Amino acid sequence: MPEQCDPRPYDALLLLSFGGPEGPDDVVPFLENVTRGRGIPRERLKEVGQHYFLFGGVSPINAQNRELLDALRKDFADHGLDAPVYWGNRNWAPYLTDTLRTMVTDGHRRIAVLATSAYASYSGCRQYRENLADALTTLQAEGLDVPQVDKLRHYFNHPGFIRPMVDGVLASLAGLPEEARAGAHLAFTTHSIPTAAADTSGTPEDHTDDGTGGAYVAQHLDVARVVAEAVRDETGIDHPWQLVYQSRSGAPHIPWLEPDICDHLEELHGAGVPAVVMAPIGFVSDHMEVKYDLDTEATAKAAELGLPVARSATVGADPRFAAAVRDLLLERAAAERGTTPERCALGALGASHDLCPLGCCPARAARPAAAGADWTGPAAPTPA
Ligand SMILES: CC1=C(CCC(=O)O)c2cc3nc(cc4[nH]c(cc5[nH]c(cc1n2)c(C)c5CCC(=O)O)c(CCC(=O)O)c4C)C(CCC(=O)O)=C3C
Ligand SMILES: [Fe+2]
Repeated sequence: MPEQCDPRPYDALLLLSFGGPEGPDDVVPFLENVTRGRGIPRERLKEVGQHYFLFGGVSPINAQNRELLDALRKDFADHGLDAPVYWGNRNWAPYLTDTLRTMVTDGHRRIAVLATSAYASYSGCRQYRENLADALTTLQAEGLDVPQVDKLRHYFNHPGFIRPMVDGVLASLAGLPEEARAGAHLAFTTHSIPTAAADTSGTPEDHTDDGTGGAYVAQHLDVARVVAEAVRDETGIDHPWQLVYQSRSGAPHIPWLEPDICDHLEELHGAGVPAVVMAPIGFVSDHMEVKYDLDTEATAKAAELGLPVARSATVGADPRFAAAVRDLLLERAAAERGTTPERCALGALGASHDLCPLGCCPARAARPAAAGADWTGPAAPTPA
């Protein structure tokens, strides 16, 4: 087997995602799963439930993950990479614990995990690690031989994640009215999170204490800049850009990252900007946060203002993203075998760490989290 296609020590890949409802009856129990113990106001939950009901109670996220699974399996098969790909979710079927149980009974002992979340933050990283810890603990209690699970590094700056987004922005620009195109602004969007969570995102060295947003904001700013520069190189036009936020939740008195995309559109319109491309760089697929918060709410806001907007595509099941996942798996496998792999990363930040160090993206209330330096539960990583 050629060196670049050797997945050892890994024997399988787990695609770990958020999950979403697949019909009207799923919506409320899904929202209960997502928000258990999180202090989300009832009003907000009712409102978000309506977003799902507007789409027949079906989140697009599961179909998108099935497509990504197909793309990964095809990419692995085409490249002679012998590692089966499984799929499990945090908040809806197929549930992570059930998938991991299947993986164990299928004989897998060393599992690489790809989360459908590209950036550092409690919500995008440690929360997934906490769910892995819970699942491993459950399987151990069932008397199963618990596998070692390793989470693949953050891929926000991997070219296979960035290049499809550059193409998406170029396509959106091309679709704007011609007279508005040259003056269009790029609004890069991501999920708002509490400023306190943003400031403590990433490793302790990344943390900030002044609301500037830690690794979460720094990583998004770096991606936004790389995408904007690539678009400029392609079009010859230096479109002004800004990182803005969407999908704010939580209680109103708790500060979250701002400005919101809708306020931003209003401000740009007031300043005479002729058009805006909304580029959801914070997300891996066109799931509900994209379909509702951008395609429905922000697009209606823009129509009300008379501001032409276009929303650019997320990576979804793009074959370049599937190839990036293969690259991340092989890179980590090589590192685990003790060699020094080449690590693809665009921008100024470099490749992210393999193993989350102590104090990375802390939770408000500490809970066990697997696949990191602080995991001491079943099948904890052997210290290097
Ligand atoms: C950073 C981040 C990502 C990106 C990283 C990643 O992808 O993981 C993300 C993704 C997603 N968020 C999603 C859905 C929801 N998120 C919620 C609530 C929250 N998200 C938060 C953050 C994030 N969320 C936070 C800080 C909360 C507050 C509650 C808490 O502290 O946990 C709520 C509760 C209702 C509400 O308040 O909005 C829902 C329904 C879906 C599925 C969409 C679909 O169904 O297609 C996806 C992919
Ligand atoms: Fe969310």
